[in-house]
Amino acid sequence: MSGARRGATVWLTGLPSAGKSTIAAEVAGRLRSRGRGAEILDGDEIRAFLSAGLGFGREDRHTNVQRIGFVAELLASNGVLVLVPVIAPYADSRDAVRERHRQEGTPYVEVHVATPVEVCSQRDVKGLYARQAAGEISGLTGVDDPYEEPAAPDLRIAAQDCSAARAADSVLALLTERGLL
Ligand SMILES: Nc1ncnc2c1ncn2[C@@H]1O[C@H](COP(=O)(O)OS(=O)(=O)O)[C@@H](OP(=O)(O)O)[C@H]1O
Ligand SMILES: Nc1ncnc2c1ncn2[C@@H]1O[C@H](COP(=O)(O)OP(=O)(O)O)[C@@H](O)[C@H]1O
Repeated sequence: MSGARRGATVWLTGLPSAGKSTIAAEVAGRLRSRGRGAEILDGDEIRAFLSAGLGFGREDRHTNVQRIGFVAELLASNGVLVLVPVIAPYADSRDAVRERHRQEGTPYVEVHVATPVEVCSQRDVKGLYARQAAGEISGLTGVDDPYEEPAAPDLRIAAQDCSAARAADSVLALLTERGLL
């Protein structure tokens, strides 16, 4: 093990029910069991506190993502490995977060959890796809609201074809390769 540990932000972007939170929890659990702390900035928790009152329109989603990016960079620049399972549907929002990290010299890794919408809507962990189909909600990412797929993520996981454990393996392998663990 080397001296001072480098922090990093690992942003897991993807559709609702893609597997972002599950993979983040799996990665964090493995890191903790190795004695390497990790923090998860959970989207729902952030929306209950830091981003309370924000909705799901383009501007509010952008604001939400910038706030999370700000906190993640702050933690990562102080040695924390930060996992961010947040949809972040707009490329320019994600690019702004990456740029903030670049300016500060803080490592940033973008992981696209690329589960197709057909699989996500079958999983429907929170019942949102069913509610959208029933006309109870609108503006659901990937259905009747945009999701701009990352053109060049650091890692793309086809999370419909593998277990969460295998998906976590690929994240950990990338972090090791980048010298972040
Ligand atoms: N209209 C609509 N579109 C997308 N998601 C919705 C919506 N309404 C509520 N939710 C739930 O809120 C979670 C998304 O919050 P995020 O902060 O990750 O989204 S964003 O980055 O600001 O777009 C998201 O969590 P995950 O399912 O874990 O991705 C949803 O459960
Ligand atoms: N390879 C995989 N990676 C992550 N989750 C998976 C995978 N395969 C199946 N799942 C399941 O898919 C669901 C994903 O839910 P969740 O992680 O809450 O999604 P999100 O945070 O993207 O909304 C969970 O029930 C999880 O067990």
